[in-house]
Amino acid sequence: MSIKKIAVLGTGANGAGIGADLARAGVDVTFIEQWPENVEAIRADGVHVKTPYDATTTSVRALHLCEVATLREQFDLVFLLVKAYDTRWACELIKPYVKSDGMVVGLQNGMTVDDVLDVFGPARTLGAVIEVCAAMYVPGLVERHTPASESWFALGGVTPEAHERAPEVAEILRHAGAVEVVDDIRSAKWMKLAVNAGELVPSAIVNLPLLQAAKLPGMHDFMIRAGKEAIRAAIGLGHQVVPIFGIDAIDPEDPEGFVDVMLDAVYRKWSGPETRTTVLQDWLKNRHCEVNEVNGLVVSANKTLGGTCPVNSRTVEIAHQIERGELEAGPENAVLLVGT
Ligand SMILES: NC(=O)C1=CN([C@@H]2O[C@H](COP(=O)(O)OP(=O)(O)OC[C@H]3O[C@@H](n4cnc5c(N)ncnc54)[C@H](OP(=O)(O)O)[C@@H]3O)[C@@H](O)[C@H]2O)C=CC1
Ligand SMILES: CC(C)(CO)C(=O)C(=O)O
Repeated sequence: MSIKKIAVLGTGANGAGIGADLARAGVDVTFIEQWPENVEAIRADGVHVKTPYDATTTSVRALHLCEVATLREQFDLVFLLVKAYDTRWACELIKPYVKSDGMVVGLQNGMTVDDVLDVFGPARTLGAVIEVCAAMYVPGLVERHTPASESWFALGGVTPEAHERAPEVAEILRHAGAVEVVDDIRSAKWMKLAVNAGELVPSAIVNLPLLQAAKLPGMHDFMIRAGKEAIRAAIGLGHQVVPIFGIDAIDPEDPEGFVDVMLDAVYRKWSGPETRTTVLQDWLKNRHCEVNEVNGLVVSANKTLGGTCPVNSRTVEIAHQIERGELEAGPENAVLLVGT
């Protein structure tokens, strides 16, 4: 195994939970994080991870972003778990501290594989699909609804050279969940984007845990329509409808129907009664969310393809109104969405 030193850049809900799994397995892992109180809490007390089954505390080395310039070593592998919109600058920040043959993996929603690739080149980039359900509301404390035994990842390179490195990275990531190495990571990421298009922002717009949001009149159908618009965009861009979450249930006569299967799996396996999506967590912390990198990507793909996607367009519009402070997130917004 040539991978020895690992950095997790972005140690919020998922970064801290995954990083703690690696540290507990004896991997040499360094956390790098921009939330100052989070770094301080981890330094003082370790990372606390609460799952439905247990609670652990793990000591890890944690650095503030401003301390990156003090690093004297270089990393063999970087897992990026900043929000998708922070990917590009985070890659530039860490680039001098990654070995010339080191790999960088965006364990994120959205098509961040292309941002990483722009900075590190195709040979050093792996794309990933991440399905881990977690939240961090308090610095240093991860509420991980799906522990490693219930978490799932896909990994893949976009060139044969990078793809060859995927099994080695997968071996490390398996400390945090099941990992599949897949041949067409861009298509796999578009499948995740399709399910994200339905669940993440719409449930945040109504300010409810995902399972409660889906029960509002018309909302489940709206989520499915959002996902189907994304699948059509993916196909239009030349991607394939491929299995994710370890579920191979694609009907060649009805590829868009895979959205129903994926959303059902998220409801059953990756959401608890209190699960607020990563987008709602951002809004609850007064932070910007990944709407442009998820629904916005469907909208821009449709623009390129000359089609329309009213459901995703409406989602982006309402999310922007909320982020500008013109509208408050709340269940009453369901009518604004489903009336589309
Ligand atoms: N949480 C979940 O259940 C799931 C999340 N994902 C994806 O995983 C990726 C990481 O998401 P997740 O771990 O949820 O994100 P978090 O917001 O919990 O953490 C990501 C980063 O957000 C920043 N951050 C978070 N809270 C604060 C705060 N209060 N003050 C300052 N900075 C803060 C930090 O840096 P920075 O701002 O630089 O990003 C942190 O490193 C995303 O792409 C997400 O879509 C995928 C599946 C499920
Ligand atoms: C698992 C879930 C619903 C948790 O927030 C999520 O954010 C995702 O599917 O990307």
